Amino acid sequence: MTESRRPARRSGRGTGDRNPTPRQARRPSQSAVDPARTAARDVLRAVRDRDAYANLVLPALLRERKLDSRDAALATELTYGASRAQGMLDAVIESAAQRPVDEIDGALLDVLRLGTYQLLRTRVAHHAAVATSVDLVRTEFGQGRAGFVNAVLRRVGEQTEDQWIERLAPDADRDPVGHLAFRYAHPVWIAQAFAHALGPDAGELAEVLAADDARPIVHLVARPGIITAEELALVTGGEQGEWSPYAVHLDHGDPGRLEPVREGMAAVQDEGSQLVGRALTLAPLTGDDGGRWLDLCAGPGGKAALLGALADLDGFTVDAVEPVEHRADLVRKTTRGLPVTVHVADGREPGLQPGYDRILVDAPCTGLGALRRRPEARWRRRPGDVADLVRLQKQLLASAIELLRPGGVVLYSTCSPHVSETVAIVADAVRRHGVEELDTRELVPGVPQLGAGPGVQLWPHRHGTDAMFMAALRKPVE
Ligand SMILES: C[S@@+](CC[C@H](N)C(=O)[O-])C[C@H]1O[C@@H](n2cnc3c(N)ncnc32)[C@H](O)[C@@H]1O
Repeated sequence: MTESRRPARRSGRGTGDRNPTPRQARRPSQSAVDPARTAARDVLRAVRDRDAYANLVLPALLRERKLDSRDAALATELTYGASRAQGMLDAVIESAAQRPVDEIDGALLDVLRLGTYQLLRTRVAHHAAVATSVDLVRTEFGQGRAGFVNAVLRRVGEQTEDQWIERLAPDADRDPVGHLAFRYAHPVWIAQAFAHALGPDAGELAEVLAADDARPIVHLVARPGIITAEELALVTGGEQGEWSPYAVHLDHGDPGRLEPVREGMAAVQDEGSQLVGRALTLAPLTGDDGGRWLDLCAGPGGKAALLGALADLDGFTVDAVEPVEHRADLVRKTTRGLPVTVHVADGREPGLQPGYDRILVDAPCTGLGALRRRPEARWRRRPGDVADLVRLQKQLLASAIELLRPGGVVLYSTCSPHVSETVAIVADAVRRHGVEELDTRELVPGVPQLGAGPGVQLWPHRHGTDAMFMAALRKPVE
């Protein structure tokens, strides 16, 4: 943190500090305060207290409390917006409160983040943003703490987001990546990883961070052989995607309530993930396709279901490996009725008969390419996470190559553009295992701006997809 962002520490502990609060006063309440902000506050609290995932807690809570569609939309915007922008909001709160956020009681900090988000990034009237935040705190903690929140938010509201950025962000000339990271609310190490992955196109960093910071629209996949994207778009009122022949984009509503989704004819899946599944099926083999396909890291089963539907059209089969029991269960559910066999096993030693024609290694990764869909993830991930994942990724890819028949193809993919997890893993496999790297750009026909190849890196600002990476490797015929 720079000098300018670190406010002077106050001595003593006033209202709003980390003093333990009496137990009975700490229980979150469904107060008389408006239900949207109460719901948003409760989700932020679950994320902070229990390491919960906002995108799992919020929909369940909206259903349980039966919020009408207007309140649900506001709760969603506030929860996800405040979660994504957390680093920038905290810097503003620290400055306005004149104390580090880790000295502010967590329950108050949740409300301050929501209030600050409304003041800086929404059109909610300032008096409403402040008054509703103060109400949330007063009903739970009483007047004293409400007064602290009131004072901080009034100070926050005295300046616009741009003015706060001007005041608190690192200088754009001296530290351009740090400046953009602050402006678009990303940890600096993640912005650096994106700049590194963009390479000669690092000038696009502002665009990728901005796209990552925006509310993403829902992508649906139309199950091949069951419903076409055109039909799905008609039924749902969505629009067909530009790149995947199965994609439909929806910019409103709860996809879980759509009939085609409830009946398993369609599912929620980013268009980039659809392109990955399809690319595996388009890769040129040496020799005929014997119809034995494998998904080595299958949970929760989005790509296994797409592969299963495509395999079904040709009378082929898919084995799907997932070591985590409850995730293997999800794969069973998403692939019901398809020619997919689920194996609960470690992909490094799955105990399967070698000889597969096509294998997908959609490796466990940092997920830095899907941050727009996982609101709090960017603040949870640590640079140190990368090394352990890289080790696992290399082992899984080696195992897949072992399981391929000569002339078969493995598609390695990650929902991360971090070069340690992408091109470095592929280069290592080519060197160690003598596999041939194919021009993967040819496996995503019609998609522009794919760079110099041979691997494919998709980007939200270019393609409207998550930042998926994929590379196709063919095992030589002896
Ligand atoms: C990126 S996700 C795969 C997403 C999946 N392909 C889809 O489209 O739904 C990675 C998966 O790999 C699983 N995994 C973790 N360690 C593994 C291992 N040693 N062998 C196989 N899979 C593993 C994780 O549990 C997780 O479900």
